[in-house]
Amino acid sequence: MFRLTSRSLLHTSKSTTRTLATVSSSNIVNIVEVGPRDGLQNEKGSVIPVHLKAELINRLVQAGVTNVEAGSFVSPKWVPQMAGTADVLKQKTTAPGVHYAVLVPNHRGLDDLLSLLSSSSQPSQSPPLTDEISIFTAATDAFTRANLNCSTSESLSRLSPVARTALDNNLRVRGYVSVVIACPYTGKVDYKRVREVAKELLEMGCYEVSLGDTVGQGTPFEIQEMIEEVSKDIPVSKLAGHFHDTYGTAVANVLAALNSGIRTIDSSVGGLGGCPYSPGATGNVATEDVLYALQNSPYTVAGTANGTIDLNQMADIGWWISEKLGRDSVSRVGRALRARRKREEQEKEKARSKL
Ligand SMILES: CC(C)(COP(=O)([O-])OP(=O)([O-])OC[C@H]1O[C@@H](n2cnc3c(N)ncnc32)[C@H](O)[C@@H]1OP(=O)([O-])[O-])[C@@H](O)C(=O)NCCC(=O)NCCSC(=O)C[C@@](C)(O)CC(=O)[O-]
Repeated sequence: MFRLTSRSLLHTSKSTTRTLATVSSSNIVNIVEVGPRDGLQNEKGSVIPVHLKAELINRLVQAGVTNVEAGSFVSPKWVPQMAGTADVLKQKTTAPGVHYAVLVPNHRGLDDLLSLLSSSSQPSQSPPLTDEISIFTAATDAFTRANLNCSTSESLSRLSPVARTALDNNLRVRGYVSVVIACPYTGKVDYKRVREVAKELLEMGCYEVSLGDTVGQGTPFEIQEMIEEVSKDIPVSKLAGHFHDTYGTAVANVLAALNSGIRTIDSSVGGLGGCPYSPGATGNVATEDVLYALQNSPYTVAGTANGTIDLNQMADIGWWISEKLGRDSVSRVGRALRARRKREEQEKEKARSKL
């Protein structure tokens, strides 16, 4: 069950945070920023221009992000917003030490990626455009059919040679299991099935498997129960949490996952996204909201902006991309920071006018 342990998040000062972080690397939290892929793939309307996607990725990396999903090599008939990912990979700046993962659904996607990598003329010392793919399936056949047009076991049989070829070509492979709590087509999910599917992904060579509450329906208690079941067979260090925020529980679910020992969290700047095959699902937990929730806690978020990811920069990026998409940031923290800044500016203006 979900419980805050003696490592309680609430009563720890900032200096304690630093001490704990240096003493134990187990309090380091890794963020996988999925906004440019999971976020943008669900945008309705006209296809987002390549230069904007590349700029989003560059801004995220400047804010300290070291793991970013840059796009996907999927059928453009299925997910039109991800068309042009090859150009995004070429246009973005490729920073050393940053993993720019690409989602692939089948061998065709990987083959396209490999031919891009072999044809792109990079100076010999510079890092490759990407060193990582993500492969994905789900805990229910119904969801896998909607997402990949086959059953879960068929998807695993198709993904196994994809993982093999990727590893042979020096690409890291990350796995996803969708609908780990509830499926939009069949309801409550059997956590044992989540465990079996995650195990198969690890056995085919994934270095980590991300557990997706795709519908965003899970509660912290359910998340903890699900992780308990999955980690009966799988070291928790091989698992990541991926929580959509449909019912407003995503930040609480992140804390529940951390409490269960997970140390990698997927999140999306500005809370971008949803899922094309989960009607009504909102975006992932906003990266800004995770960063805020982990301030003054025993955890330190890894990143390259003074050793972490810069909360204010992320909030600004959340607003920047949301406004480019014609709307407001849905990150609660992004909104609060903007309101505070506005208030401070108004107060300064008032003080100036009194002089
Ligand atoms: C897997 C398929 C292609 C099967 O779809 P299919 O229709 O069964 O495939 P097909 O082999 O019959 O091919 C159909 C057409 O797609 C082409 N095609 C085939 N493969 C590719 C490819 N890789 N790249 C580009 N084109 C491709 C292929 O060439 C053909 O073109 P046509 O002859 O009709 O002109 C399709 O179902 C697909 O693309 N699915 C991807 C769906 C997707 O991207 N979903 C979102 C990502 S998953 C997610 O968001 C969840 C996650 C990860 O975030 C975690 C969570 O929240 O739970």
